[in-house]
Amino acid sequence: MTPPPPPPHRYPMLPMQDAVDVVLSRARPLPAEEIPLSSALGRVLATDVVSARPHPPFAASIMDGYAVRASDCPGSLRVVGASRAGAPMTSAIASGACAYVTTGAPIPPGADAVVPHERCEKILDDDDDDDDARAPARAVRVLDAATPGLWTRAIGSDVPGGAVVLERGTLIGPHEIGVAALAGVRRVLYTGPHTTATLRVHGTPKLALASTGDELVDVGVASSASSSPNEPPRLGEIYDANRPMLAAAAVAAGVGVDDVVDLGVVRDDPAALARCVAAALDANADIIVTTGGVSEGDRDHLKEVLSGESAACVAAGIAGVVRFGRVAMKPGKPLTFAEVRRTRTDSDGRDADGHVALVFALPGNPVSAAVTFQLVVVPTLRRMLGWADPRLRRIRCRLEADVRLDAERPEYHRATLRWETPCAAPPGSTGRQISSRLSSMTGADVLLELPRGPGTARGGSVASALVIGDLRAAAIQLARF
Ligand SMILES: Nc1nc2c(c(=O)[nH]1)N[C@H]1C(S)=C(S)[C@@H](COP(=O)(O)OP(=O)(O)OC[C@H]3O[C@@H](n4cnc5c(N)ncnc54)[C@H](O)[C@@H]3O)O[C@H]1N2
Ligand code: MOO
Repeated sequence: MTPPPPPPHRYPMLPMQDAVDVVLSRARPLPAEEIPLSSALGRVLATDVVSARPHPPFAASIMDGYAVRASDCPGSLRVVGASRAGAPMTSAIASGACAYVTTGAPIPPGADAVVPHERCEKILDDDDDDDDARAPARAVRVLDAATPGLWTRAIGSDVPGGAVVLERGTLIGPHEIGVAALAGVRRVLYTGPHTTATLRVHGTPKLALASTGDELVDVGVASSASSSPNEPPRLGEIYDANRPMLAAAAVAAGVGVDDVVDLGVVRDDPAALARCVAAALDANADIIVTTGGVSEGDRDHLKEVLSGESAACVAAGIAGVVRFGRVAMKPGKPLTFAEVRRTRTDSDGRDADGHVALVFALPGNPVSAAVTFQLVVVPTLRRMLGWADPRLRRIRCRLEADVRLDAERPEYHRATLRWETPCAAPPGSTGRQISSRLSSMTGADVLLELPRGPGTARGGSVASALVIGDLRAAAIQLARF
């Protein structure tokens, strides 16, 4: 006789794609703010940046040499002045004359071309000394014919005036900062007073972080049981890896260092957990990330606290709704997503501030916490930061060796990218994939998206993978050729 099927679980297992859709549907880009260029790295433009003026703003020389009238060349010309970068010559060049010019300097009026000094012969008087070959002469013989525009950059040839040089939604890196600076950034398209050298970008989220678990010891801090930070941990105690790891992951994803609110280690107690959520709301956190306490044990209280079902919620003044409580994924099955708010009311009985925080209650196993953070928290942060496409980037790669599939859940297998040709690069898999082995995350460039089993994904077959590492540091260097 086959045993009866287990009763349906309160939280059905959501496919991962649906879980990402749910969290993204609850997150909004944060309101725009104006910041100086110097702090724009990693932020996302809320408005287009329009060049305040053409670049170059004047016809400029591309070479050190002589500004000439093209119709005079070849021929002998009097040098009547000099136009240098930062010290332009404003008087006109007549026929038969030319001006010494340096790279980047404005072309004087009347001139329409530049001849590099290497293509000119100096005409020296008896009393001229010519120690410095680069110094201007009083007269030169231009050896070649010239055409108008030769060795010059026309006004606006790099950037026309009024052109959009950076589009809203652009992630700002060092080169975008350079482009914005060159454009003067004064004419940023927004309705408000113009401010020099500022950019209009989306705000950055505030993220509150807690590790939950009676067994946890804050690294460098005494556990509640131990008397001194210098004492060795007692039996059953575990160093808290998740909080330092996820604080760094949040900063790597674009949260400001000062916008990570450390809620510490919280005990497996509904009242303590509810107070922790209340503290995060009072700190105005947009996102609350916890780890641990979301599975099936008798000390796993987070789901009841986040759904507002625990009596402790009334005392702490919080209410919440759990949007999903399990996801069909390995590792990370108990991943829980909720929205919480304060239940304080004003004198009219309305919600005091209406602030709602998104809560990601990640599983406690460090790998499960790390993988779920990448898969759902990172896209949420990107959406709040204003990314045009907040989802993780997906690539195709070829499996180096057979991988056994999990019979129950699609698996996110941590892997290192390497180039296909023989090279001394690390192997594809980061090794044993159990969710407590955090070393399987170190050096991982991608999460291979392996389907649910049965069976095996064959070595040599193509698999999709989500990028979680910095590919600039990946072992995908081609041999020099
Ligand atoms: N009967 C069932 N038991 C479990 C199930 C299930 O479906 N039925 N799911 C398993 C899965 S999958 C996972 S993942 C874990 C997740 O459990 P929790 O989220 O409740 O996490 P904890 O029990 O609190 O901790 C799990 C593990 O990780 C260690 N841990 C926790 N926090 C940290 C930290 N900050 N730093 C380092 N290590 C940490 C903790 O000591 C445990 O070893 O549940 C399974 N159980
Ligand atoms: O899903 Mo749990 O994260 O297997 O270890």
